[in-house]
Amino acid sequence: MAPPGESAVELVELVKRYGARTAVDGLSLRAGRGAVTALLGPNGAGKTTTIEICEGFRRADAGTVRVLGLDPVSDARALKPRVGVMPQSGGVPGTARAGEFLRLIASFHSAPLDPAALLDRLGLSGHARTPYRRLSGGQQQRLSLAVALVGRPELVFLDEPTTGLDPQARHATWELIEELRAAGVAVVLTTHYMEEAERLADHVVIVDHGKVVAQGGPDELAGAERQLRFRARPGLGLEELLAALPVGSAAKESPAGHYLVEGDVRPELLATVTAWCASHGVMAEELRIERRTLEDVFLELTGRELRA
Ligand SMILES: Nc1ncnc2c1ncn2[C@@H]1O[C@H](COP(=O)(O)OP(=O)(O)OP(=O)(O)O)[C@@H](O)[C@H]1O
Repeated sequence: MAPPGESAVELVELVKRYGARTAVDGLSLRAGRGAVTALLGPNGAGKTTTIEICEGFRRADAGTVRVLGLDPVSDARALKPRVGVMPQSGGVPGTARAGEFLRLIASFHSAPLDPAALLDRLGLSGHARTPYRRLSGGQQQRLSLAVALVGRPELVFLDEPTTGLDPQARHATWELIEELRAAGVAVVLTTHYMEEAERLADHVVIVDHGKVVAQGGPDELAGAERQLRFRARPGLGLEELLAALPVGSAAKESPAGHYLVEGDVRPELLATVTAWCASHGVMAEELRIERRTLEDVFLELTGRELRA
């Protein structure tokens, strides 16, 4: 499904190689204004490379890139004041004091946000005089986010904005991102937190091996399928349970004592499972019917093996 809104970013058949390695392999996507687009993918899938091409930090080997209708390399000067960038790490000199640096970046923009208010919003007021390298990892992340936002950009690229943040800072970041969307800003972010994508994203793009393997709204990707889960003593005879269920159902125990039944989850199936449990003296605890999550879909599409 196409993402909502007018395009802020359009990539068509993007290719990027590092020597013999193809990091981005014919990737096409669109990110809308006033929408949050989340790029998901295993380590090394090509997300950062794609974002860095959009930011004009790298050149694509093939394909087309339009950012706010412009070319990120040849139109870099025109784009700079309109686009906010939060890199995966760094972006701020180690000796720069948080408050001074944010005021300096604000001074490059015609109608910036108030740097002091932004620092306060991100819980950094008490660290305004602290050099960047002395900030904790999470505080450095928050300052990078402030730097990306202080110029009131039309489009922001946030590479793993909440990695390593404590729950308070993560929630504060989510609220800021939601406000940006409401103000019509296009937000393109990467994340490894599926619940973050589920909560924030209007459009999710799952990337693997440099290609888009699925895209759509989070609910749309998760689909309408339901699954039934319960806990009980380990080692139940699942073949026997399966025989009682409609053809096409699946049942598995993973990990021990945690049961999952998939298939056409209707009232009849629920009744069959509970009747089977009753006839076997099994107390099905925490029995619940759930939709598949984005994490289920992600693992199905990209597999469970670790990435190099
Ligand atoms: N400067 C570089 N030189 C050579 N190879 C690179 C370079 N940058 C990235 N790569 C390789 O390109 C591939 C894609 O990397 P990229 O950083 O875009 O992935 P990613 O999806 O952002 O991963 P992660 O989730 O770990 O941040 C990886 O195999 C990586 O090793």
